Amino acid sequence: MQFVRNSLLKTSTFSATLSRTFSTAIPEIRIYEVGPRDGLQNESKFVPTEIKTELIHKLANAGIKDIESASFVSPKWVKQMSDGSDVMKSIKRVPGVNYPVLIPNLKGYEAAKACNIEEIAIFPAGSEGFSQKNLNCSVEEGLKRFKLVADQAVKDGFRVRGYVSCVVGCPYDGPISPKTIAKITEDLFAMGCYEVSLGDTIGVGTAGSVRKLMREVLSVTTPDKIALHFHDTYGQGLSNLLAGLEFGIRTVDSSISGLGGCPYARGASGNLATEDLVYFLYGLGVNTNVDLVKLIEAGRYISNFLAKPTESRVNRAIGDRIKNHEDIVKIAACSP
Ligand SMILES: CC(C)(COP(=O)([O-])OP(=O)([O-])OC[C@H]1O[C@@H](n2cnc3c(N)ncnc32)[C@H](O)[C@@H]1OP(=O)([O-])[O-])[C@@H](O)C(=O)NCCC(=O)NCCSC(=O)C[C@@](C)(O)CC(=O)[O-]
Repeated sequence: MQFVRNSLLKTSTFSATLSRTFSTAIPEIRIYEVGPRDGLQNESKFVPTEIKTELIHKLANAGIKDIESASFVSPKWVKQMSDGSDVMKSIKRVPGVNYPVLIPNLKGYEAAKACNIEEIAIFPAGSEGFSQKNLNCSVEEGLKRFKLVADQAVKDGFRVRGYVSCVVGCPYDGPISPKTIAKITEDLFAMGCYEVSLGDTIGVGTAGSVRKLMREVLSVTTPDKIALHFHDTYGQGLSNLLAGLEFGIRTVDSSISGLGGCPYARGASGNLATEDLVYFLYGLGVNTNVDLVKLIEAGRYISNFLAKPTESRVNRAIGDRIKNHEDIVKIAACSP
């Protein structure tokens, strides 16, 4: 990787800016994969447990270290995720890989606890409209419920991650104030979350709105505790991410093949595709330790099963042409 870093640092003003921002060495970025959960929850055709499990295995085999694998929400609300227990019990765990699950309430928490979990994620909304549609309660009531879950999980020794959804805009309430999001972020840290992921659930954010959000949120916490979760509805995922990286954010959520969307967020499309993210990071000389060829294969596996084209531009562009990971890295970095 050193030759990639060197050539980038010499030739690119863009990288020079990032290098200044990162001050010393270009750091690693933590990729938090949400495909098996956020990606699949929106699929209308039920995906069998063994396909979900195999996808998780392929992602781990590609080098992804954080894979959100299931949710324990009400099956009356999201039937696709109703086999969360079976998924968690079927995974052949790879040492060093984290398999968090999404939890809406104590009932879901108790079910997840029986499945050898280490980390849970709770997910209050940043807007009243979305909270009502997604959780059937107000933002305040949602925070109270999630506090009960977080208190118990912390007591039981699990890591707790927080999400805030609709951090830029809500499909029901319109634009959301960054101050509101900063306040909910603070609430989540007060509950014991080790990290808060800011979700642009309907993908309306731009580099400009992300900068405003970062300024506000980073007045209540530090960049190492924030993750960014962009849906790519308006094609702004990577530029939004770059805006976040400039503020020192080092954890990024993405979804294999660009799958995703929330059944309760009108107009939400898939997340930033993991293949596109990894290619982008290699282009910046940022080490991800992810094998892009294996990742592309994982994306094709799930797209083929769903019988739909991949949403990842990189997956589409590279396809079967290139079999060697280092060759893709060279293309990303424009090196001979
Ligand atoms: C929160 C509730 C449960 C409230 O839903 P409710 O209907 O108000 O809850 P309830 O307590 O009245 O329960 C209704 C029924 O569901 C059962 N139930 C209740 N809870 C559970 C559970 N955990 N596991 C299994 N069953 C459960 C409960 O037992 C009952 O069954 P019945 O008595 O009628 O037979 C519901 O609204 C819900 O499940 N919402 C989740 C919706 C969801 O999964 N959305 C997608 C994830 S969020 C997202 O994608 C955004 C994010 C995080 O990715 C960030 C971003 O993209 O920006």
